[in-house]
Amino acid sequence: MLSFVSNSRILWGLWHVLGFCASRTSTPLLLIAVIVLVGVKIVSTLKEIRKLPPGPWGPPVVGYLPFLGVRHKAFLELASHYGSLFSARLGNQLTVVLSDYKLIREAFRREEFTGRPSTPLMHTLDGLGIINSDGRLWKSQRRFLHDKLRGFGMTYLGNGKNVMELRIKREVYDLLENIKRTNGSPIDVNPSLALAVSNVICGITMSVRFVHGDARFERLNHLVEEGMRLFGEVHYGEYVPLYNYLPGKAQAKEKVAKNREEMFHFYQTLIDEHRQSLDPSNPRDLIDVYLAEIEKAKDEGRAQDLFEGRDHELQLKQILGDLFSAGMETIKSSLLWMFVFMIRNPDVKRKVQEELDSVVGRSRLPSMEDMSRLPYTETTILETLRMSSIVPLATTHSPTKDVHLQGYKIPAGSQVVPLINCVHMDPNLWDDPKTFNPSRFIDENGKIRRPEYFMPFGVGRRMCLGDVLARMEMFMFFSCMMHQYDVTLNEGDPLPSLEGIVGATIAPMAFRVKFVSRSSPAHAVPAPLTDNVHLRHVGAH
Ligand code: HEM
Repeated sequence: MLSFVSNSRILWGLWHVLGFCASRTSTPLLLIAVIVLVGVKIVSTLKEIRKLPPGPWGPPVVGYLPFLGVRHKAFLELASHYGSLFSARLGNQLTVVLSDYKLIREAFRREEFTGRPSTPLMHTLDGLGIINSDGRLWKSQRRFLHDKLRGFGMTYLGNGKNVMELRIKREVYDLLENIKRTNGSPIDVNPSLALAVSNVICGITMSVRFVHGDARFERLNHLVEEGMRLFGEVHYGEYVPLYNYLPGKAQAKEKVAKNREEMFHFYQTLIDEHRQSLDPSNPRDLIDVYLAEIEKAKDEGRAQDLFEGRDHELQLKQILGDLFSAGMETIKSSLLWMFVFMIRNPDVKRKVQEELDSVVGRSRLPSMEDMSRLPYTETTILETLRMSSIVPLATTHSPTKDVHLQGYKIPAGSQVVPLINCVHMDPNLWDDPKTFNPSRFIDENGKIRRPEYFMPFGVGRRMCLGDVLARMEMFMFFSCMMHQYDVTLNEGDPLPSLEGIVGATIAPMAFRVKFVSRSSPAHAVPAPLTDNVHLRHVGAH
């Protein structure tokens, strides 16, 4: 069988013959040579295509891109047609979609699948940070962050988890206070959740805590949201680079870069402030940890090697941006979905509240220690993650070299995505998957079971770095809100839709609900915590 390389050699040889003939013979011979050349090229291309997973065809240049629509839904449909491993050319990128959970696990535990694709947006981000980096930088940063974030309490073990619980509790109590002020009138809870959840991640990373109506918080949020919208606008350019030259697209790309600059300016101010009061032996947050690491590398004469020779502060700023965007939107969307499902499934809501009342009682709020004794509450969160699959395609992986899966070739540089929404709604894996049923996660002994085909945080080497924090936050926010309030629909309003909005995550469409107090005045929400967690209020001045 001819390889691609040997085919190229034949083409090269033919080209020379062609030149020779053209100079000596007549036009028909030239024509024959051209036809042979084209024929060889077509055969070699078809041979290469036959090695790829099956999939739909599309016209040259754009491929299947114009027929795609909403990606995770379109992929679901294509998977039902082409099977659990298919490929589609989208513009100049080959996309490979995996929808069998065993296959996803098999692929993503392999080192070769830890790469990121090379696209125009990736170039804007310059391969920095944690989400978009790969190779040695990613490996060292992942290890570093894993270790340091555990130190800040992103762990179920030891004293660390108490520090994290305290941090989360502070935001939960503040949120409950904010909701109390609504006096049970219908609200869009999205902005209050955004503030509370942002404060958790910004506290860990930068010791920053925003207050309500904070202009800098609103600006930061605006930049993230606009970034997502603009990303949607220039998305086609990721596949068809010429698209970026259409009217308006170049400006949108420029705006993405400008917004990033503005966010980086915000982070730079905080980094400069931190540097002035840095005590390397007593880091207050992630900025301190990074600054201490940079200082240490300088002292040891290995500053040039640190972060694989990349600009130290740029890397730190991208890390702050990555953790803010990964740690905020995901938790907020998941909590919003929980309320959507509670409104749509009042029986489940009642059971959660009964469990909370019988295990926690009415005289105090739930805490992390209660988690293991609240299986129904916990599995309601799991069932929400299953049904909403808020990150249905995870983050795009890209093989660092040609690999083979199920006998098919997955070329280096192609885009590989797991179809998590397909796994989570597979009727061969889940009984009646469209029904919201938390009990499916409870075994016959009343213990929680997480089947290996439940993968909201992805799997393998690039699995979510914040899953422990996410589970703590979701449990604390959800259990405390359900304990204190009955979430109900305003009379006459339609049920919140199950149709999600596709952005950074799949978020529910905006909805308004009432949070009606369940507590008697004697069991009012405790006053906000005074704790020893170092935090600085931003924007209130
Ligand atoms: C309900 C909440 C969350 C969900 C459902 C979620 C889901 C995911 C998924 C599916 C991935 C991609 C995995 C892959 O590509 O194979 C991911 C990556 C990531 N997540 Fe989360 N996540 C959540 C919360 C968080 C939080 C709170 C943080 C912040 C600490 C975080 C930080 C990250 C990071 C840094 C990555 C990239 C890891 C890497 O590239 O090596 N996530 N997450």
